[in-house]
Amino acid sequence: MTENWTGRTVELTVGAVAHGGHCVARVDGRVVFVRHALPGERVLAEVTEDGGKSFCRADAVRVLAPSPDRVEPPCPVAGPGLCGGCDWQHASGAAQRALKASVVEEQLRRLAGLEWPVSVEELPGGLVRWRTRTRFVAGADGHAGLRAHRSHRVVPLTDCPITTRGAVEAVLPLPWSPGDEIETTEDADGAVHVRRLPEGGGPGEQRRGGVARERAAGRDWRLGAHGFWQVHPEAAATLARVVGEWARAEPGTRAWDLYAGAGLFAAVLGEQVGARGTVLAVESARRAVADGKANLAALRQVRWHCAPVERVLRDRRDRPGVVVLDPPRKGAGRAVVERIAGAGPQRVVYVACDPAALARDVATFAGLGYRLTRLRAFDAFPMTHHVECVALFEPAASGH
Ligand SMILES: C[S@@+](CC[C@H](N)C(=O)[O-])C[C@H]1O[C@@H](n2cnc3c(N)ncnc32)[C@H](O)[C@@H]1O
Repeated sequence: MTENWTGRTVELTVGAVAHGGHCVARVDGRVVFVRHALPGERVLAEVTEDGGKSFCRADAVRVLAPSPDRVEPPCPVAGPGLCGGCDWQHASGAAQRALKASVVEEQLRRLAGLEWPVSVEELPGGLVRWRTRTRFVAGADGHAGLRAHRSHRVVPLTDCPITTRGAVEAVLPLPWSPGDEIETTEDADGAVHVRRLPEGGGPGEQRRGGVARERAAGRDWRLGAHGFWQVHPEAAATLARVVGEWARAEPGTRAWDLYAGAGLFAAVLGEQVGARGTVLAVESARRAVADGKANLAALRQVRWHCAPVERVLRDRRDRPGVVVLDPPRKGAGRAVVERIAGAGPQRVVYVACDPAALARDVATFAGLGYRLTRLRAFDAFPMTHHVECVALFEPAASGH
């Protein structure tokens, strides 16, 4: 039996960053995933979880030899045992992007066997006050707060520097009930929408919900304030631009937009295929489909299917020229990738918020004759380890 290390303080040298944002270190033959540290640093770390022989988790509690990339975190509740949301705010912006790039590269190498140099591009707007959609939670005393890392404990909110000021100000003074989940959205017009979800889910209560207005892909959108939309104000327009450039759906052809949300990419594809083409937009959330139908009513070539992608693709025999997909964090998975490759598109544009899921799907596409031909990565989530990628796949035989 190995000794349980929980609560023990160890001195270690921090190694490379891993998927999930932790840095990897080795102590006495055991792997330790360290938070609040940067590669190359010498730190004292407190073990927060002993996962048995295979690994431990630890928080750096004292930095003995800091990295030149280390900066003072702007958040009043950053640090071990506190809010777990912004795990990289102790790194400069350039260092955060370099760390994200190395994670994407490592996942592609490990899971898809690809050596692919990645650079992560900055979006306009800086490192703070960018987040337009945030979920807070009320503590036992009724104050709004944020959840501590891997815990139900609530860290009381004094500020959340990544969230828009309007959303923080809307949440701070309200008297909440303990356990309330509070969702905020600040839209492109600066209107702040707040929704309270009773503990344990339920239908929720609109405090000041309603319609959010956004602008992307050359149009104005009216959306349910708490449905899916990119949380960085520049992300939707940036992703729509890259998707459009790479999709290049030809007039009069057929395209698929899978995991379509309210139809951000269906709008782009609809413009490209024109009135004589067809875009199949597949989305399982009813509210998103209703928003999509309303926003894209003038694009009659966009046909909506409100159902899981897996189910819709099982019965399809059509052959789209272009497929765009933007799955949730777990990726598309083998069955969906097989259906897409089996439909024989000339181009597949894949928008991904998880590099490991993307890399697994890259490997599946490769086995089915579709190779990765382009990849861009964006820092759509500054201060956190998250990164948004757009990948282009083309048939291996297409000679690129
Ligand atoms: C990352 S969002 C992308 C939305 C949209 N492309 C956009 O950029 O606004 C993923 C979407 O997939 C939907 N979704 C999740 N699982 C699904 C499934 N199995 N079938 C269809 N849609 C699904 C979610 O409701 C969500 O709207």
